[in-house]
Amino acid sequence: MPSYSVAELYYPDEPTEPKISTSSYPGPKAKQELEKLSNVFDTRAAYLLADYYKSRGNYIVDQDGNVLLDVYAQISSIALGYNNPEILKVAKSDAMSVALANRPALACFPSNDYGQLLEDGLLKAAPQGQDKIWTALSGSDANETAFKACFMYQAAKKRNGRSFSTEELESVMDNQLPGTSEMVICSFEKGFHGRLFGSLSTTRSKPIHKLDIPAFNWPKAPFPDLKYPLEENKEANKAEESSCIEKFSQIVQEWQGKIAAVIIEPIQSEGGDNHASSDFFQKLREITIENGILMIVDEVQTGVGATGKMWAHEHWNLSNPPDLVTFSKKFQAAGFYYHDPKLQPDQPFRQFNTWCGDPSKALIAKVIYEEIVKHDLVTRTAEVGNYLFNRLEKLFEGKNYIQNLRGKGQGTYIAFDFGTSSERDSFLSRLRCNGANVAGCGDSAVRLRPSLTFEEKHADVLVSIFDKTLRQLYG
Ligand SMILES: O=C(O)CCC(=O)C(=O)O
Ligand SMILES: NCCCC(=O)O
Repeated sequence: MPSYSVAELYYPDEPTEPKISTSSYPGPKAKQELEKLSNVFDTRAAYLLADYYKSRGNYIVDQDGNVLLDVYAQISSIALGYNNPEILKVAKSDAMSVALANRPALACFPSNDYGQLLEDGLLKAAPQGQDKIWTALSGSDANETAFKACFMYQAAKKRNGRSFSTEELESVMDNQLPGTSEMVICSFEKGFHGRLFGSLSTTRSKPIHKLDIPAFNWPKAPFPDLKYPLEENKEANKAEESSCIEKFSQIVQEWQGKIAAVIIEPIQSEGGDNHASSDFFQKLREITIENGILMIVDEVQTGVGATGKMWAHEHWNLSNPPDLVTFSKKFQAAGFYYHDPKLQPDQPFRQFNTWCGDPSKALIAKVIYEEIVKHDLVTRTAEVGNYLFNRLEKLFEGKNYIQNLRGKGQGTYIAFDFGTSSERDSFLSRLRCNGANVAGCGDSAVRLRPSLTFEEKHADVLVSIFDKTLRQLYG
């Protein structure tokens, strides 16, 4: 690993510690502005009011001039820190001006440099075994376009070369079979795959996301509920994973060839940072292959380095790569990777919308990837993650109100639980008062999602804020 500090190289003026100068949080100016904004925009989920001009590297600055160490990074979406000089450089380039001023309808009028842009950027970053890409607009859109690719693939396989029948062409206009499909996507309990209609049907993390929205009657398989520490619970966890695999096999039998694809996150993120072993994923992959079910790995949150691999599923050593891998967040661009040409529908305009991606985002993704490679940021994240995990393990020793520290060997993708959601939420809001922006997931988990420029010195600051906050709350 290079010995220099990437954070110092990018951000010579990055703050060295948080600074909270308001007596309550959010401070008075932020509160006032949020109130104004709330007249026209729903601000009820707002934790702070940011000043993105002043934010630098791993530190986010707010409206009152408070400076917080940001370990949430826009819901895990800032790869290289705030105001990264290399991203700013491309942001000010001619290529970016042209991309922004002339946003193309990519499928109909791709630019003469889109192919090269993909080759040099997003495709260079492709997971092992994938060499094709479809670009989309968001994580939900990435997953939904992946679903459509799977449904069309399975239908084409059944048609076996025949063209659409009159009955199919007519029935589909009434949303009826056989023109529509009775095939389904199987997802996993506590999984999160987005909030659009199709993706929301596969999201199973919290009722609040789903209430009042029509949904497909698609199957849900159990995801392992592992016990920690892993070393002390090997047998129980093995039994838990076997039972989940057994139940998944039963679901496959019950649905009798109707499952077009499964979608699964390498680490269930929104749903609580729930992990499973490589063995579990390998077995799942075998069952999908045996049953002609496509496997979509949702790397929207886990992808792009945070787990100490470029793609989290590369920890599993699968002998057959997933059929599709979806991405978004840290790449700013969204879409899915694949390798089987049959996942491209048999006719144009079937997988389509006006934009089909965005060259401006592909330009940013290319820079992000180049910087990751140039500074070996994935290896660095693996090592910083180990350092942070060890420090947290020591800090939490004897503190029974914190459980299930997890994410060892998974870069900075670390999480732990409190006994209740209200204890967790008190911890998070007190952390902000103490200068760290950290978030929860699942019922009562705290998840860490720093950028890839988070280093040992940032980990030290975070651990000392955790220490201070826990003392304030628990004595
Ligand atoms: O909180 C997360 O992990 C996912 C964020 C997101 O995409 C959502 O809540 O819609
Ligand atoms: N899953 C939506 C984001 C939740 C949060 O930041 O609290």
